[in-house]
Amino acid sequence: MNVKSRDLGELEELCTQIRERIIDVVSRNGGHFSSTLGAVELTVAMHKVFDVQSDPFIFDVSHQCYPHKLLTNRWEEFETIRQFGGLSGFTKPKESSADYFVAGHSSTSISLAVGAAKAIRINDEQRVPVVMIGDGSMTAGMVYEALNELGDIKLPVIIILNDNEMSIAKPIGSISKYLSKILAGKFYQKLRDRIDKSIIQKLPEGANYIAKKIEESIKLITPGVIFEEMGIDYIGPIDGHNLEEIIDTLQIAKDLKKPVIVHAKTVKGKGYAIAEGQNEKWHGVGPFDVKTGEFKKKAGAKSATAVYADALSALANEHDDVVGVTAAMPSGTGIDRLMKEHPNRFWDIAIAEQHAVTSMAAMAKEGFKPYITIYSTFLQRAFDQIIHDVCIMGLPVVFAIDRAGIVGNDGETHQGAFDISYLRFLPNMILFAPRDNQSLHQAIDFSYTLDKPCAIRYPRGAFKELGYESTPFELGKSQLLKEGSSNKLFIGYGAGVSRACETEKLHEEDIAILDLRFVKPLDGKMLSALASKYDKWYVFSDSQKQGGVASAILEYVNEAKLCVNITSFEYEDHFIVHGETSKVEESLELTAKQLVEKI
Ligand SMILES: Cc1ncc(C[n+]2csc(CCOP(=O)(O)OP(=O)(O)O)c2C)c(N)n1
Ligand SMILES: CC(=O)[C@@H](O)[C@H](O)COP(=O)(O)O
Ligand SMILES: [Mg+2]
Repeated sequence: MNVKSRDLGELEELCTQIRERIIDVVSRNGGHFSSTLGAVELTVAMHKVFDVQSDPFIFDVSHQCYPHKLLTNRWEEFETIRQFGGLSGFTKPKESSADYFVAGHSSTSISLAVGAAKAIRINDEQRVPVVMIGDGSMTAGMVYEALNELGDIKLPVIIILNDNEMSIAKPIGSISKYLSKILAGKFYQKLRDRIDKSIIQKLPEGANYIAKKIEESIKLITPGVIFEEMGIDYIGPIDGHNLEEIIDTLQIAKDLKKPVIVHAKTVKGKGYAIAEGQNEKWHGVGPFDVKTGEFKKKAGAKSATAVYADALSALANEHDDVVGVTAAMPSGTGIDRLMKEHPNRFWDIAIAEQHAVTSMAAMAKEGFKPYITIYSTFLQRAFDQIIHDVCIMGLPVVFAIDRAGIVGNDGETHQGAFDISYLRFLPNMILFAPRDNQSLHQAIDFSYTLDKPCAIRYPRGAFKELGYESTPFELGKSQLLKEGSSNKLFIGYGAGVSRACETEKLHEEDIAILDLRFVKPLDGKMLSALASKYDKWYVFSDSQKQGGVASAILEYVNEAKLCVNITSFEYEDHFIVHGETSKVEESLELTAKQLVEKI
């Protein structure tokens, strides 16, 4: 779509059409809704001022990239967004050359821009990286690592700070307070009004920049100080829904040929009144009725997240030393409930997984029992902190790993595939998993008794109830759910147990089923005993095959010199695409019916 040749009126009309398209499609497919609606004018202005064919367009997290997709030859295909086989909900270079990088995890954008800017300088090109980053994403450490270098090397990079005063939930911490509180000051507002009216209107060229220079004399009360002190020019705040103002400002910023932050104030959900403002439930949505705003999906079985929150709440009520954090996912992890019940012991610490782990390590050292509740995919970011600050110290921290396994429509950046592989080889770490709601409660109770680090994983959505009574957890002990008359043994781990049970039901033979429970330490005694009865073992777990559950069993079988044949039904060595979970699992040949055929 040619944005560059359109005039302001046409571009404003285009913004309306983009919003209509997003509202229509997301109301049917679901998706990241309010972030993307709030970024329409900013995105159109980016496309007007910069050249998407050559300038790296870098979207942080990229959940706000829908307008960009619509502007880059994906208007019709947008119909398929987040569906299996359709467009990704995030930027993806394999999908379009207009998408500079894969994104999904936050706060990587400025580092990407710094790298791109260095390459551009070495190659002596005129291209300019342009970043869009939200206020929530400005809370992660990576951003400041990147700004630190950028302010020093001063290469041209334009950073659009899309400030809607929201992360997924309420933004946490001093940075967000800093960005918004100072602006609210009456003196500042008055001064800005005066600058806007009396100066900007009279000075046609570079007006905003000149206004900004005047603002330097009142630097101490503008939110630009922090960036300016880091060596990065700051322009703003501007109205992130006023297309003319954004285009003018971006043009000025671009002409400066320096690193510049353009601070734009936007409204999350802009253009769909029901979602507008600080309204967390419209961040990521399922299908909804456009007229009423009512969500179409009726509440189903209780999610594992909700069961975890029940269990942790009971534990925290009983024990005063139980504390915990979420890293900017309070409702997604169920920690919002704990934050209400125990505001002095549970915190949202913003998008800061590394800080979450290290700060909780210190709390463990101080005698508390921390529960760090983070999605499998986001915990990847704190890998070194898990090793360096928790495992080497052998501290009794509990990692509650939500969204383990396939997460569905978010796709490859968000799949919870790797946690077993990246935690299993760490000395001191204990790994176990519940298979259903009852065992999740028991797992949480058991975790409290451990004096070492441990990690518990559970899936997105609800467990399937299996009809087997769960026995309390004991360190390194599995639970044999049934014996079988064939030579086969199904070994399940976590939600993999229900897949094993479903497969067994469909299979014509009577097959033994073991709930492994602990992938570390393994129940060697049980495995050795079962090897004498069953010699064909099948492993079911929603995890990466490399370094995963079957891999752990193989290591034991080899050491114990057991004579069994092992087949793993874990994920193969590739990244897993997006789409409805059942369709993705079918594509991986992991449905019970497909597994019976394979066996
Ligand atoms: C490392 C990491 N942690 C957590 C998340 C989950 N997450 C996705 S978007 C988001 C909020 C981002 O807020 P902001 O940047 O202000 O964007 P907005 O949605 O407000 O436009 C969070 C916490 C993530 N994507 N990456
Ligand atoms: C963009 C992002 O990282 C989050 O919004 C994520 O999509 C949330 O996932 P859940 O819907 O599983 O909470
Ligand atoms: Mg925000």
